Amino acid sequence: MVLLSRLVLRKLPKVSRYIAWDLELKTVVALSWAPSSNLSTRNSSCALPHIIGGSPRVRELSGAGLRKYSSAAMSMAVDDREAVKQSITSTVVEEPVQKESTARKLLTLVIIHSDGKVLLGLKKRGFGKGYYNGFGGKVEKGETIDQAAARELQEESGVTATDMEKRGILTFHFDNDPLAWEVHVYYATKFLGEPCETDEMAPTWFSVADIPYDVMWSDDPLWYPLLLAGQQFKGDFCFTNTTTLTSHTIEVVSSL
Ligand SMILES: Nc1nc2c([nH]c(=O)n2[C@H]2C[C@H](O)[C@@H](COP(=O)(O)OP(=O)(O)OP(=O)(O)O)O2)c(=O)[nH]1
Repeated sequence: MVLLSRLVLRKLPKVSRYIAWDLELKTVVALSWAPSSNLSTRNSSCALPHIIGGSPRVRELSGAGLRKYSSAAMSMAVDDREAVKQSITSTVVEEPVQKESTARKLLTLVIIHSDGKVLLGLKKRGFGKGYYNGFGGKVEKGETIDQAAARELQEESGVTATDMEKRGILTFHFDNDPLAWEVHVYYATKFLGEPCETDEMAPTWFSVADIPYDVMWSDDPLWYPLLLAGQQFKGDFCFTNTTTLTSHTIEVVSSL
């Protein structure tokens, strides 16, 4: 049963996973009972439930949809479950499940960690001015995300990383921007050149214990420890008024 549910789970799109997940708890529910108004309209808005997250996902269903879901599952005879599993699989293939919006801006962020210290730049202008941050910016037309990360690091800090690897993908939702910002986070320990001040950033080395979180984006303390511990992660963050973090989910992943 558990094995089968995992197989089904892997084949389902995110929205449907809410339903498949409970197969492991030995309850079954048909896809058509999912509260589509709750699950299907997610885009860059943060008033809607988050899909990424490690804790029991079924808890994120709410209201009438959840009540309908629970009572239907409880009253179902064990013998009927096989038929319902079939119905889930075929319904998923045939029904048009609305997908989350894929419209997003792509950005990069590179953090250098060397000899127990982290290189951060004080942003001198534009978005995030006054915050310490890694080095990065928007991916430009015609370049890959990796190329953009290397270019932005060079332009903003004067150094070239030689062992850069992607460690995280963070998605930011701002209440004043219909597009999500997808920031690809890179980690490096080796580099060529010496950090120097540029028009955009003033670089400084901080020991890990002294990372100045009070003058950084408020999501940073949530994922820097994962980054510095060598983990890969995905996060989803909602902001109002540009800088007020209102909700988030974050999870460690085995691949990006
Ligand atoms: N640490 C951290 N970095 C963030 C957050 N949100 C966010 O956009 N960033 C990063 C991603 C980018 O590296 C940078 C924003 O890019 P940018 O506006 O400086 O891009 P850019 O250099 O291409 O822009 P421009 O000055 O040329 O207009 O900030 C956050 O919450 N935490």
